[in-house]
Amino acid sequence: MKSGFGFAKPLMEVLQLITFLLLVFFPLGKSDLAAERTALIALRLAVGGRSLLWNTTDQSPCRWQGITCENNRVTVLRLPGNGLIGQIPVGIFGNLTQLHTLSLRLNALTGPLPSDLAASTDLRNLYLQGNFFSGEIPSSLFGLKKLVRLNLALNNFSGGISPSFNNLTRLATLYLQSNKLTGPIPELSLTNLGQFNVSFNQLNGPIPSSLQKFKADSFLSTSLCGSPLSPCPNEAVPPASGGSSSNNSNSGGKKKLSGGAIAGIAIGSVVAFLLILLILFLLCGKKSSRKTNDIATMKQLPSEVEIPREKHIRGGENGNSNSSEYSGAATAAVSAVTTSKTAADSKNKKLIFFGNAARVFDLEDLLRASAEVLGKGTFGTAYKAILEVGTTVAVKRLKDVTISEREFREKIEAVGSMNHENLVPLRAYYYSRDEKLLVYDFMPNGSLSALLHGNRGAGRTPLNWETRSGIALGAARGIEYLHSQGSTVSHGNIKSSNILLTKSYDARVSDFGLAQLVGPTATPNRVAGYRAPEVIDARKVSQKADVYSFGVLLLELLTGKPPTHAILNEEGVDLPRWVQSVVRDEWTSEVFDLELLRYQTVEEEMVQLLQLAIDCCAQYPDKRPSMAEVTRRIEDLRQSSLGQFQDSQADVVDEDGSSRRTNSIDSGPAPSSLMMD
Ligand SMILES: Nc1ncnc2c1ncn2[C@@H]1O[C@H](COP(=O)(O)OP(=O)(O)OP(=O)(O)O)[C@@H](O)[C@H]1O
Repeated sequence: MKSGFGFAKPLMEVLQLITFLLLVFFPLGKSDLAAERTALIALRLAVGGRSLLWNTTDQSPCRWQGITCENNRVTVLRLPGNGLIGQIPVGIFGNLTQLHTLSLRLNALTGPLPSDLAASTDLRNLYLQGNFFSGEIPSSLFGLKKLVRLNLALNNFSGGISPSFNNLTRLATLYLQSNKLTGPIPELSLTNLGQFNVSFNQLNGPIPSSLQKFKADSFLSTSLCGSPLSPCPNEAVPPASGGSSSNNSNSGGKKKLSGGAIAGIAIGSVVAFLLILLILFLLCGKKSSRKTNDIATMKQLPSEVEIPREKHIRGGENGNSNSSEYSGAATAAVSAVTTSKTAADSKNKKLIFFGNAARVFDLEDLLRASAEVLGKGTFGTAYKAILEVGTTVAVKRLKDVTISEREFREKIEAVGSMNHENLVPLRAYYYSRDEKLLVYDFMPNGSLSALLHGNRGAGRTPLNWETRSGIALGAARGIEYLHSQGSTVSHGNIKSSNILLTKSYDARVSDFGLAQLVGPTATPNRVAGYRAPEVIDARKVSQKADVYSFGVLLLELLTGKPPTHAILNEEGVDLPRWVQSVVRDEWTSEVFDLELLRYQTVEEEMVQLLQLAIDCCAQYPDKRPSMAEVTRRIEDLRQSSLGQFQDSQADVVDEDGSSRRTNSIDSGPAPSSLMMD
């Protein structure tokens, strides 16, 4: 046993001695697998692990948790978040020579990496992030020529980044963020490198040209300079007086501004300010003249949706304290869409309510309500309207309704009769020649799309597994209900912006039944990423096409990525194809949204949901499950994750000192997969 690894504690020495004896005596004359078994037992002895419950009476380690074998050799060892503590002694990995995937991430492993890791020359995926490994990144690592994914983030590695990384010619992922690395980054000419991060280190100097293709996120909180960060001092405008030697790239750039440049900026700012004043002045003049027109129009047209611009100016004259939240632009838009009607058209027309919906307002109330544009969709524009009685509703103003009044009423009655807790209830509608309004319950937490993809920055509450799987289940139940209304009934436009959320984040499916009301110009499923491959005419959809779209939505929930996006520089790869390629390449764990990282204990369920999503996205419709089966599978996996979720919540609360693990892993692989790895 080498003595150079600084074991301080006597306990460690005892464990090492046992390890040594095991390794020396047991493997003699045994098969390779037996030697590997002994090495694994030595690993468990050395670094323990509260959840490493291997049944060692079973002679084949291939059946132990976290281990996969091929041709009777251990090829995958995955023990993420298993509570492994301490230093891995030399003598273990020297026996695991066939490993191609090693994941020990999110444990409490300390000390340097064991030098005999170099013996695992088949290693392709090495995930060690979220431990306390220290010392320099060992040179033995650079002999692992087959490495594709290397994640050493969130450790205590120190020293410089070696140019020997260039030996790892297949490297596609290199994550070194949140360590104690110092010095400059060498030029790395790794042609396959698509994921790279060195943020939160003490690195300085210019960013090598080969790495300038990565975004600034890859170099956060360092003293590096040059593209994509601010220019290095010697790249800046020649200084008017004395150069700066600051290695803070931001301040370096500023100090070098010449007097002329400063004068130019000052003059430019004054001119811009005057221009803005002029524009504001002109706009105000225009606005007040338009306001007069609006009031006149409204007097003539009592059924118009009132424009609350005046309320801004006069401070909520109808007593609606919320009116100030509405922007002039939004209200102007309301005005614009409602001034085309005639009084005669809307007179004597009423809001038609469905079922037992409380009739606490009528058309007049609705048209008087403060309104805010929520967004424009395929079928028209949606508004949030706050009625004087205090009720808030969502109003959809349909465009392109080409069918006859009778047909419209028949179809909308069918939509209104749909009644399920996971559908956004249609409360009422209004039909006139020029105006068709649908009144829905307002969903205060907006759409799943906004929740997943909007504002990912600071201050966002991470979306946990419980919430995501709950949304998946709610949405599945809503769609299953629609499908249960008849074999020809489908939604036709399942996507994350049509899954709306209640105050308690329960999912409600919206926009069902609208495709039959509008003309061909309003083609649903505009977002191609959700459209099943067999759907050529977006208006001719089927239940199995809904299942496909729902599969994409599940992938969106699991990956946090929008359905079509640029991945690894391949523009426009859609989500199912990307996930499938990741799975094929044996790095399944990387598909999961980083926010799900903290829920280690539900890894199994996450993989099950991923499998379900992949099944839903099968190319051939008859290979896809029915929505009833989809619902059942989500119910089952949520059932099994319920207890584990409570445990993991406790972990997160207790984490305190190690909270960096749950919050700041930039984009390293998420929980490992039991399915494909
Ligand atoms: N009942 C509602 N409560 C809260 N927000 C809503 C409601 N209905 C729609 N919205 C929001 O209004 C916006 C526009 O919705 P709309 O359904 O008109 O279009 P879309 O869903 O974006 O696209 P598409 O029409 O293709 O489905 C969306 O951001 C949606 O989240």
